[in-house]
Amino acid sequence: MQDVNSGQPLLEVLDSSYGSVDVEAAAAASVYIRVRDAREARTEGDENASIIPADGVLVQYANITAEVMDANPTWKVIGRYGVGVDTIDLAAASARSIAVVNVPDYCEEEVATHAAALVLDANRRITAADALVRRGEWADWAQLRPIAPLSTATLSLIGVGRIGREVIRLMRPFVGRIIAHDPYAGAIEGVELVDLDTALAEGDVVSLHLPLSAATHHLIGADAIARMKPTATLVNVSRGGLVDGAALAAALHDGRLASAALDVLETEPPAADDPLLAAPNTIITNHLAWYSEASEQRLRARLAERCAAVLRGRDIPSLVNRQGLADAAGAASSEAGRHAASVTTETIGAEAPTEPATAAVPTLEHS
Ligand SMILES: NC(=O)c1ccc[n+]([C@@H]2O[C@H](COP(=O)([O-])OP(=O)(O)OC[C@H]3O[C@@H](n4cnc5c(N)ncnc54)[C@H](O)[C@@H]3O)[C@@H](O)[C@H]2O)c1
Ligand SMILES: O=C(O)[C@H](O)COP(=O)(O)O
Repeated sequence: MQDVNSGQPLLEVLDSSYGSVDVEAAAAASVYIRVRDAREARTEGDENASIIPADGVLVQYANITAEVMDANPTWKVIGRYGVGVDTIDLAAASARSIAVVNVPDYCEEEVATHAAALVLDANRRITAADALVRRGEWADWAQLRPIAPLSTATLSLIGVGRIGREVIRLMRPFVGRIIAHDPYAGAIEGVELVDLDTALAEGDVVSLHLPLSAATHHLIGADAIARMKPTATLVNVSRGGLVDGAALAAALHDGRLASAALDVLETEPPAADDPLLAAPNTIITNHLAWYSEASEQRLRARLAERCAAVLRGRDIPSLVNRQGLADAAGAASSEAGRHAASVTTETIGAEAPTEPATAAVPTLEHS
């Protein structure tokens, strides 16, 4: 069986949407990739690959829990097609010495442009005006009021990492003032860093650009919404779980919040009775912000390349659970002397690293 893939790492894709064109990425990374659902080998000459246990998995939306990991004891790497790793149990992966890899550097421009487009749409009422026209209500401007000039508005960002900073760059010419809340961010020119209360209370537009985690789940709930201006717009292109959708819908219905522009929802796709679908002054797009043909290509290529590198024992910048793996390796070596920590740092392809590859990473043996 080992001859079938000539000792090359074998990664399998759980979500089928990316499988069909991963052949190129696989070839470039010298790795075999198969789509599990189809039980189909995707690389020429790899007809029997579906019977070989995979060295790792590539996932988009699938939840990778401890149970899923235990059912796949050959996995050494979990690759997430995207930035957010909220669908993966990182602690469970580290405890099992499974590396978790994401692609934090594939769609900053696309997501920031999408956020900016939502801000402009909500302000200029583009989607709402389009609906009026199609309903034959051409002259019914009253339904679109009030519209304030953006140049007098305060844009408030919660989270200013890669995407938040790109939003700042794009939106600076449009707005009067930019404030931001991010407990881990350093100074940003022209941006006032503020506490969460101020970010909520002073934003005419409050835009979310932080990860979903246990700590940030429902960060924007009834309490937070009550602290926002009733004239404000909430923009969320990050993760649906950051916002309590029922509380948001209620505030929009009651006029306690003016509008919302959302690319992400708590449940995707939404149920037919999701209250946000019927909420007034609400724009919803279908988790599209990340997408362009170019970003999709970057995503596929970089994930395959990085997972293959990890399986070959190399360090990469986007190793999400670096510290967890080092801790697990340290604990194991002090107990049984089985795992020695070592560091091998290699630049992956021609990309500039987006994070410093600093801490020691355990060597990941490929069997
Ligand atoms: N809609 C989409 O298609 C799409 C695409 C890409 C990314 N995303 C989402 O956007 C999020 C942000 O992406 P990014 O690339 O900017 O990530 P990033 O890691 O570069 O930045 C996240 C920022 O959030 C900050 N942060 C963490 N906890 C915080 C808290 N409690 N309050 C305020 N700030 C906090 C961090 O310090 C960091 O600066 C991702 O986690 C992902 O979920 C969505
Ligand atoms: O699969 C996705 O959700 C898109 O690629 C965006 O994911 P991300 O928000 O984690 O990048």
